[in-house]
Amino acid sequence: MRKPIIAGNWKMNKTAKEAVAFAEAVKNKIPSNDKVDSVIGSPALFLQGLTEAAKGTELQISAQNCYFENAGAFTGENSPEAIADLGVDYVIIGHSERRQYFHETDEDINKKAKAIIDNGMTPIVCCGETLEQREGGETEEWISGQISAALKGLTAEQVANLVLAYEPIWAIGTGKSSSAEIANETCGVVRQTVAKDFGQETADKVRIQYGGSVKPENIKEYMAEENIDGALVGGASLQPDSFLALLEAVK
Ligand SMILES: O=C[C@H](O)COP(=O)(O)O
Repeated sequence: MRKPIIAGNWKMNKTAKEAVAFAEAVKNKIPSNDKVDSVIGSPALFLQGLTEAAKGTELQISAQNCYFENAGAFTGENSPEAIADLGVDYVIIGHSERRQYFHETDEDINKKAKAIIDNGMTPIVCCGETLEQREGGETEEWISGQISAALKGLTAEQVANLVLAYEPIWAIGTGKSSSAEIANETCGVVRQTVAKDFGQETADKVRIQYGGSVKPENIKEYMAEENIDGALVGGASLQPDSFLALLEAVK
């Protein structure tokens, strides 16, 4: 049995004060970590405030990106070592917005995954296809290629302990969620890719999230599917009540 993991991805929203106010509002209402991992993915600016506010509670904190070197002349980047030092648990990498707007490549994502693990954090590795790719029948090959490239050179144990997120680009922020059936089928492609590259035992252990217009009203449909172990949620993670409702629905 894989433990559910619900991660909010705030993207580029909120101010430092709003971020801490959110953590204060939810931190004592988070279900036990025995039942569900409850994560907020924040802009780097608020990570310190959030880890301080969440200390000693069940709320876990994620960054939305990091660089793959720990230090050096990389103006404007954030070090995975420095992020880990704040007490951050996860880092989201390979989100389609990072790939599209900031030209993050499969190779970058692979290097970032290794750096995040080396610093004791857990990568949440995203993949997803465009509507054009889905309609062209390319989804399986594309998703499988993204996953193999992102995980290249990791050990089976490392892969078993990270988190994968399938987010069809056409369902992100559009209100147009993928059906639970399609989401499950494509999360199945992600799991089969892990099985092919790292063995069935690893594939049975790794947790796979679905993301794309997930809300408190539809999360149960996804969580009922065999290959879906959680959700990566944008819009519906921004308000405390909605975030808590997502957690309540799966605990
Ligand atoms: O990382 C989260 C996703 O991009 C989904 O965003 P959304 O829930 O606003 O569609």
